Amino acid sequence: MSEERNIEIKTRQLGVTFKDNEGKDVAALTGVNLEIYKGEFITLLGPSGCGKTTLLRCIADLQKPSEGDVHIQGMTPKEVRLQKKFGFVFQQPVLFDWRTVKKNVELPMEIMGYSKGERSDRAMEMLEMVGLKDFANHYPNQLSGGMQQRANIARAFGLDPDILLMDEPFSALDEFTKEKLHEDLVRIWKATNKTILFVTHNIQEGVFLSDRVCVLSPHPGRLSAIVDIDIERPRPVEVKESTHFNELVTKVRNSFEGGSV
Ligand SMILES: Nc1ncnc2c1ncn2[C@@H]1O[C@H](COP(=O)(O)OP(=O)(O)OP(=O)(O)O)[C@@H](O)[C@H]1O
Repeated sequence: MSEERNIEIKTRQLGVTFKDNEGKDVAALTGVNLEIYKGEFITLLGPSGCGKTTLLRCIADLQKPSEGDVHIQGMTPKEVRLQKKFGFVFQQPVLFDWRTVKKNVELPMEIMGYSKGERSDRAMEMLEMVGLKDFANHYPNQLSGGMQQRANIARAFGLDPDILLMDEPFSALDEFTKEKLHEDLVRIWKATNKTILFVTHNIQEGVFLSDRVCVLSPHPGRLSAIVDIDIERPRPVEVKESTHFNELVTKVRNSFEGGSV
């Protein structure tokens, strides 16, 4: 399957070492070789401290690798970042309280010098996509947590990035809201053809959303398996009750023990 597909992101022998409080080296990530395809929905999954965020940060040019390198569309992460090809969604929506939802979505476009009309049209288009059109003139504190995260997603899509980096975006939300957002995210991903790199420690979430799940194991953080999620799309929520879904969940869970790619 992989041969004919375009590789968008490639890490080679990627490693990151931090210093602990006593000045000793701590390997957060070691020897990560990963190829991510264009238009793929890929999840980094693993227990706390296995290096998921560190790997995401290396790709996003927010963390310099100690070893190895990252190539994205044949460029360095820095070049890609400067070309605004990344969109970010973090666990906590970073919305400014004093700006309306629409003005929050417009912000990156404002910084990039889009004209007033252009950014207004684009913001409304993005808000419609995430189901928040009627809340454009509300302020963030008038929205639920799920709606705030929708606004965050709308903002991340504003500059039409090629790659969306999502670090535990739904982990603070209740199960019902999360389920709805999963559905919407997959719909938006399909409609926009972005590459999504999604971080979570929730196995079901990773299996439900992804084309492939990358399992990271801790101490030191390493890629211990890549599991293909061969469940056809669209995936109704009931798929979570199927035998195959649960087999994949078990397969991912068992991958934490060891094995190498
Ligand atoms: N700036 C830093 N300085 C020192 N150690 C760090 C730093 N950032 C991360 N680490 C360590 O690197 C390891 C990997 O951290 P990372 O945040 O990437 O893990 P994670 O899998 O994303 O965890 P979580 O699910 O808890 O967010 C951890 O042991 C962490 O303590």
